[in-house]
Amino acid sequence: MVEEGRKYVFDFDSTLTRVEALDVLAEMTLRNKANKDEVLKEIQDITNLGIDGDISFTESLERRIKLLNAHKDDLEGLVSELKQKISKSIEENKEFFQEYADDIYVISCGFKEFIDPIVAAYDIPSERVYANTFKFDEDGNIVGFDETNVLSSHNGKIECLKTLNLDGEVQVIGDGYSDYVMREAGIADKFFAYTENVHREKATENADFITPNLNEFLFVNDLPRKVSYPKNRIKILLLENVHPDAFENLSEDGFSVELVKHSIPEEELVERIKGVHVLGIRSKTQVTEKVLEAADKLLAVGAFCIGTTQIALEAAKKKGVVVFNAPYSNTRSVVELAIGQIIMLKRSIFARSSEIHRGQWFKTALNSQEVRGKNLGIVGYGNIGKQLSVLAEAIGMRVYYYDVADQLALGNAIKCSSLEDLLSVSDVVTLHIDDNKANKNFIGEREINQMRDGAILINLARGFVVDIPALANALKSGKLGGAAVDVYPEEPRANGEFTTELQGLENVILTPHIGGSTEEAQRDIADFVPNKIMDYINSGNTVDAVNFPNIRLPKQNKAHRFLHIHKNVPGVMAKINEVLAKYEMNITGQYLSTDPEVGYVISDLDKEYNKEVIKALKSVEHTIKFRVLY
Ligand SMILES: NC(=O)C1=CN([C@@H]2O[C@H](COP(=O)(O)OP(=O)(O)OC[C@H]3O[C@@H](n4cnc5c(N)ncnc54)[C@H](O)[C@@H]3O)[C@@H](O)[C@H]2O)C=CC1
Ligand SMILES: O=C(O)C(=O)COP(=O)(O)O
Repeated sequence: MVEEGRKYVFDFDSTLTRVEALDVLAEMTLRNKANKDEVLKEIQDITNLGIDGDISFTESLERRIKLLNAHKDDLEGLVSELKQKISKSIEENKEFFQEYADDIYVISCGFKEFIDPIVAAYDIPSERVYANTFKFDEDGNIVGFDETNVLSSHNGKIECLKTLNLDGEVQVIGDGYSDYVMREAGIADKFFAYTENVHREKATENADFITPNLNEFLFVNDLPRKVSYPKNRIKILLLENVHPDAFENLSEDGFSVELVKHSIPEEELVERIKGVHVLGIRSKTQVTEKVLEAADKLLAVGAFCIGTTQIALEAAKKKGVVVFNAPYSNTRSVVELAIGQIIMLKRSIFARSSEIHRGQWFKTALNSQEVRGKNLGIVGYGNIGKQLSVLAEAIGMRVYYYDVADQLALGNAIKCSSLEDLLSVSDVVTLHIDDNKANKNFIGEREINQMRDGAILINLARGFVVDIPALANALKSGKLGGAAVDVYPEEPRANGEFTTELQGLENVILTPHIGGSTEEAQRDIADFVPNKIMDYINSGNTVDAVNFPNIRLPKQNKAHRFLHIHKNVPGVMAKINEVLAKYEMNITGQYLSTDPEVGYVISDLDKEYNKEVIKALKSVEHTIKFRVLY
């Protein structure tokens, strides 16, 4: 509960607004000056020195005002600029300022001339704004400030707050050390370092709380706020060196994101997953049942790749953990690599290149053929297989394909009714089947023997799909004329040493699982997957989830949204609606999607509600997860 008589003292510059007002004023007054950038830099440096307490505040103010060269008439423009620069979460929570107007004070070393009109819109009257005032000459030029005002002197905020003699607990919210000093002097009870706009070490290291936005401050104090759960409390752990854009996208939306360069083994992940709301991985990290068991807060897993069998999908679903992937972003990269490898292998380019690296010139047409007119056998005619089909035809190959699913042929590709048919007709066999564990040793000795003599095998799918010793034997014996392998049954967790039986064999291209590792693909994934995650966390959408009933929700419009995930057994919906009816909730929209195991129901409600309803919904039998968005 909110403590009776608590007072909130806000700083203005870089707290209520995103900027330092005098810097904005300088931008305006120096607009047409040749040395503008130099002067601006000087002003900003002086501002920071003052805020961090490295020079006296009076000195900082005097020096800046001199450099500003401002006029009374500039103030109107400054106020309109500042109105556009209110901190995002302050703007979002106007209602808090209105509701608690009597308990809110502004103590700033800025100037009342521009603070008063800005904070008036937040119901803070001029008499509760404590700030400096300008001195003008008879022509209206700003020539100084009222030196008798305590706020123009070093640590003036201490004196100012002391004089106010406020009752009850006093909380100070500000970005600077000069705000902290009120707490240090014992006049304020708590100092919240406000880091939404600027992170000042000297303020944060002394703070009782660091608050990245007003939502967090309101949450900590259990005050009315725009969001039910501040996003900075949502922890996202991104493993396996996902593209930095993912970090940017998610951090920008307000989440707390941690980036780890490598994959983490199960035992360690079991520890690291605690408290994590969203886990981001690539193909390496195993999200096992044991990991999910330890995941006390997990809402979603983002696979920043195509494959998802590294995740215990069913177990995740049963825990209400939604899994997303990026099914298309890296497909073109794999296709281009496959085309390149086919050409390189058919021309024995790697052998010729290695000779020259060793200092040998060996010009020959031996084992060097065009790809035009050759038969390409594509196994797995999905997103990658189909694109490869089109590109391979464009360079003159005859395409054959085999797929367990009924796939329509693109272009002139010819469908094979069995794997054997495909293997017996192909000069090059390329594997693009999915990462289903049932595909283990899909190509072994028997299948290799069904291939043409001297044929080439390419594996860009999954390492376990090919029996490596059988492939190595076939390459050594000359049964196969070459191979390109990008994926291995055992791959290291991080860059470093690696051995495989295929090392040192003639006409074999070995790459470290980089089929999808292009800048374009990784950047696209870093956009695609975070968008899915944000859409789920922020709105409840599960469109394109790989393990969960898909639901596309309308935009939440001034409604409270209840998200309820439950075991799909008869009667749960009736119980949920019974609870909603009991608490007289007015449902403006309700959406349900189910699969045989889980049901996902979203209810939009149009008014304030008794918080007890949350407890009641959470205790509906068979509830897996419950979340409120408002
Ligand atoms: N090397 C790398 O960096 C990358 C590897 N991949 C891997 O490439 C593979 C293919 O990816 P997509 O084309 O996006 O998958 P997809 O799911 O669109 O297509 C796979 C196709 O294989 C078929 N299939 C599955 N098992 C089969 C079998 N035993 N015999 C014949 N057909 C079978 C499926 O019916 C489906 O049509 C996946 O294993 C994926 O993990 C994907 C991206 C990058
Ligand atoms: O997309 C896939 O399935 C891949 O194999 C690529 O995985 P990666 O992101 O390179 O670990």
